Amino acid sequence: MFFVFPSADAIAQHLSQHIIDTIKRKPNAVLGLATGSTMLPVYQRFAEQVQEHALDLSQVTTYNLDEYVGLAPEHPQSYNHYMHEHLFDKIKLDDSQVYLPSGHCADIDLECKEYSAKIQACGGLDFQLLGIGTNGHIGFNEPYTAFDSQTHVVELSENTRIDNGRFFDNWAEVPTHAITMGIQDIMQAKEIILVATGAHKAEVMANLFNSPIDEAMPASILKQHPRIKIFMDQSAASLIPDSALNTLC
Ligand SMILES: N[C@@H]1[C@@H](O)[C@H](O)[C@@H](COP(=O)(O)O)O[C@@H]1O
Repeated sequence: MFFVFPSADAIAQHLSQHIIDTIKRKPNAVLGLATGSTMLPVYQRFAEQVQEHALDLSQVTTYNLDEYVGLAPEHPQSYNHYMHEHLFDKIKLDDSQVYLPSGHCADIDLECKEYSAKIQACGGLDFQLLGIGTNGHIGFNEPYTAFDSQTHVVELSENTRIDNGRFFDNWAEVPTHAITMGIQDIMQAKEIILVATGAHKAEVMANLFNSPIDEAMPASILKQHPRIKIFMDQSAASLIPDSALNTLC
């Protein structure tokens, strides 16, 4: 379940190839996508490979995990903006193929209900890409989120606001709430890969490794998934015993 790679670039290379193989096997694949700085090298490599191989993405659909509440899609720190800048525009995915939950709509409760329903209506996620917060959150499912949750609005923890605040000009601008796929939505994906890179993720990865399945550590539920892989670079894996680490390259 736990895999260590020589570098973040090696993870990006492997993961990008894995996503390409998934699409070649199933051209109408439904992909669950994540944001955060961890994903930047992954999306960069994937976009390069799509271009190199002229991969046909016309039947692919994507669903993002989460979005800040209160930020318009064109706000430079919205996840909608991030996805267009770092992936969708580069690989020319049409707006009709990509879904993000909206944190900027008239009826957010309805948006929550419809987002989970839409994922199920299209047959569920074939693959879900995940990062992890330093408190163990996945998507924006903060500690003590119910494991059977579907898309919902969350109040962000102070820890998460501090972690993500680096992208905003000042503290007052850091959103207090977000809309996120629930843990049940994530767990229903047919395959999941979680990625963690950098020394600042070493502690949470050791906590995840040692944690029982417990809502205090949201990512711990992934240990129950039949097809979960956790990819780390050497820094993120540094507090996990070598004997528990597998390699793929
Ligand atoms: N909601 C996102 C998560 O989906 C992401 O996994 C996490 C880690 O981000 P980073 O990759 O920048 O460490 O950040 C945000 O909180």
